[in-house]
Amino acid sequence: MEIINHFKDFSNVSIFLAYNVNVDALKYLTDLSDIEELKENFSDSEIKTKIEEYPRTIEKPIDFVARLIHAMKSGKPAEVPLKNNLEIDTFLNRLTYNEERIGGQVGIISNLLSILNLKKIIFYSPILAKKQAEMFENNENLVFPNITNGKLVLKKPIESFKNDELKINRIFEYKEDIEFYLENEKITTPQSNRFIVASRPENLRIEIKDELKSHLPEIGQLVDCAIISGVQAIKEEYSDGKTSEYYLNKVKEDIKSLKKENKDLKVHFEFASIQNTEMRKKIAESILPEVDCVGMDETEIANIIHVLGYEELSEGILKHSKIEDVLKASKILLEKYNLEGMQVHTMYYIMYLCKKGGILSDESLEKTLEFATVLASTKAALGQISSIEDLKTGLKIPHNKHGELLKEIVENISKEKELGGYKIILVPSRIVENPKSTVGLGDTISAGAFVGYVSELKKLKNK
Ligand SMILES: Nc1ncnc2c1ncn2[C@@H]1O[C@H](COP(=O)(O)OP(=O)(O)O)[C@@H](O)[C@H]1O
Ligand SMILES: O=P(O)(O)OC[C@H]1O[C@](O)(CO)[C@@H](O)[C@@H]1O
Ligand SMILES: [Mg+2]
Repeated sequence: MEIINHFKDFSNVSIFLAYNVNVDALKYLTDLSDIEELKENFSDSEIKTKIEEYPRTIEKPIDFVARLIHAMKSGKPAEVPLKNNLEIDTFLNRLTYNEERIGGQVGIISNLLSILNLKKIIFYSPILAKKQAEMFENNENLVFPNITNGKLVLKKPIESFKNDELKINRIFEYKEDIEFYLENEKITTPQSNRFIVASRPENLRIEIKDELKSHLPEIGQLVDCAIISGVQAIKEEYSDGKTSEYYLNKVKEDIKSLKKENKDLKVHFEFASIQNTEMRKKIAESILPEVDCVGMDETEIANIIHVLGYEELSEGILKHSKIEDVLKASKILLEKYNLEGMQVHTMYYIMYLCKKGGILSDESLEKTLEFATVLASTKAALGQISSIEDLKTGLKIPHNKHGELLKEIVENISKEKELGGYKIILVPSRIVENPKSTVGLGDTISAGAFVGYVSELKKLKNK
């Protein structure tokens, strides 16, 4: 029970979140018939060839089926951008979806933190359609920045929406142990996970609109921390000639502006799946040096390390999931970008790597990760967290059976010379065997761990 009470520390924390909110349309794939329905219009050999081609955008139904099956075979999380056209739009629209939820790191984290009673959550999205606005918690602590007569006015989302385009992502949630054949190859999904078809509307630009931009230092003074996410939607080029450099520069400027009048403001960057390898590299190289903490899943850390030239290490992580390799990769990023903390979440653990000398104790850091695992197991079991009471469900789920071994491994690695200057904190995950859904569990973990981190720093400062 004690760990649940960590949420009380959050009531002293205010946060700014930007840039991505959308609606997630979820389709649950639970058995063979669900898979058959999706692949019925294609021959197995056609699907196999397409899997080998490995399309990095979804332009045709076959691209979708191939990438979905590829993802299901590995059981790993994946997100692939959609390139709209009549054929693929018709195909995806014809499918039936089981439920709609708020999505995007900003959407998911805003609602979670509102329930966890943060002092103030100021969230920003360049688009806010009515339907999205209505999906936010209607609480006093959750507000959107509006500009009225040149002044910053914080209003509830339902008082802030505009006539914006609605962004809908399709999420395919598959269960563990679904068995099917592709020609004579038997595929069994190794675990439940999600495959995301991410919409990329041409008019959605990842930026803070000009009239608000000049108020960012003011917003920075109102908060203790910020989470930046959604930059995975930046395209290399737009029809009006603007480029990824233009938008990445804007994001950098925004982070600097937030920190301008509040040097203590901590910024966390939540990574996501980025198919375009050039873009992945550009995003890592332009954003990571600007932030304090980073959160990512195991596949994402492998993929970043790959574009930074560590192919072998990357392939090792993807194939064997060895914690030693994840630590090596974390250390590379921590050093290269001078980060205060790297947080990696995998199916089996959540781990921080920080430089030694930080003011937080191991116990304090461990508490923040422990709380994050309870948030994740609660959301996995229930699909969403609607009240503090719900956390009791997550707390009942034990640490996974590899937990003790993982802790031992980390204890031993910590003693090695190369990691002498670092603090490694690992908490085993509480795996829900038959999760209601998995999308947004990482966002939930990162938000819980980062806000926990900031609340612990704040407690020490106020002592
Ligand atoms: N069944 C489950 N029970 C508990 N935790 C889970 C389960 N499945 C996944 N998780 C946690 O959620 C994380 C998913 O993170 P990530 O891939 O970043 O998801 P997203 O980007 O959708 O939020 C995993 O690394 C793991 O820690
Ligand atoms: O890349 P996008 O379109 O911002 O979408 C991010 C996706 O990741 C999630 O935020 C989960 O991490 C989904 O809710 C959402 O569909
Ligand atoms: Mg994630």
